[in-house]
Amino acid sequence: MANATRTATQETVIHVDDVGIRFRRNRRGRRTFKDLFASRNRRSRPDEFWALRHLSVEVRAGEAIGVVGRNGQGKSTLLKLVAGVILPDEGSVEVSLGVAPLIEITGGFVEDLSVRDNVYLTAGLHGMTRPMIDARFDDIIDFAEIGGFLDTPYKHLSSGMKVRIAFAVISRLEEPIILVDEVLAVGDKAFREKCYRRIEELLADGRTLFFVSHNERDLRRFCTRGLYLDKGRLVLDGTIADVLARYDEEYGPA
Ligand SMILES: Nc1ncnc2c1ncn2[C@@H]1O[C@H](COP(=O)(O)OP(=O)(O)OP(=O)(O)O)[C@@H](O)[C@H]1O
Repeated sequence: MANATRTATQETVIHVDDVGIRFRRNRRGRRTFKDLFASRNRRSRPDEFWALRHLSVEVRAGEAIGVVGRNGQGKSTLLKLVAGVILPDEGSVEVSLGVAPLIEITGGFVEDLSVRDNVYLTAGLHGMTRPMIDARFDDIIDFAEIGGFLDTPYKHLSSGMKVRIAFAVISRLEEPIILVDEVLAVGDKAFREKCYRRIEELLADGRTLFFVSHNERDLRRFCTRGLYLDKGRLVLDGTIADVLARYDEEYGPA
């Protein structure tokens, strides 16, 4: 309740306005020369589809939002739009504060660089100075528990190790908005619990969270608000309890 009172007075930090994003099913489905001269409607190719359409959401600072839906319904795509990794084909996305995204296992890390160089690169790209990173470096590595692999190329880490270091860095950034996709599921149980405690600390610190998960318990643990996506549409924007109830009703428990 205290959280709801707090967020009600906070400024809006993410505006998603009537957004649509279109993908191609077939990468090789190129346009033909004839298509270029076809009418505008004809130009919508048969192998294209809307991964998201007519989606509008406003998010206030400090909200913790769980994104729910079956596989392939646009959850990760929504996070990528907020992260600015992809741009919408229709509508607009405005994000007024910095974003720390953990939306792919690699966390945006560079495969051929060492773990150490990746930590400096990623934190640097998010505005941290070298002395700031130096001060947090040991903490980041301790959290990830991969001290023996500092000079190993990132590509040689196991999937779980990649997620450990990516989360350790992303969660140490000072960006006010945090995006966490299902990647944490790759980590082992003990590490996941450690990550979840860190997420709770970040929320207590007033950060804004977008959390994609298929785990109902995790969604209830962090999120107050839910977005239910189905067939690329926002079917319900409500409390996490209402969203999960609707999802359960339609497709069984998350
Ligand atoms: N870069 C891309 N090019 C083509 N199609 C894409 C691209 N990214 C996503 N898609 C498609 O868009 C749809 C939505 O994908 P998205 O990853 O957002 O789903 P999701 O709800 O996160 O699914 P999951 O629960 O399986 O992670 C899917 O049909 C997917 O195949």
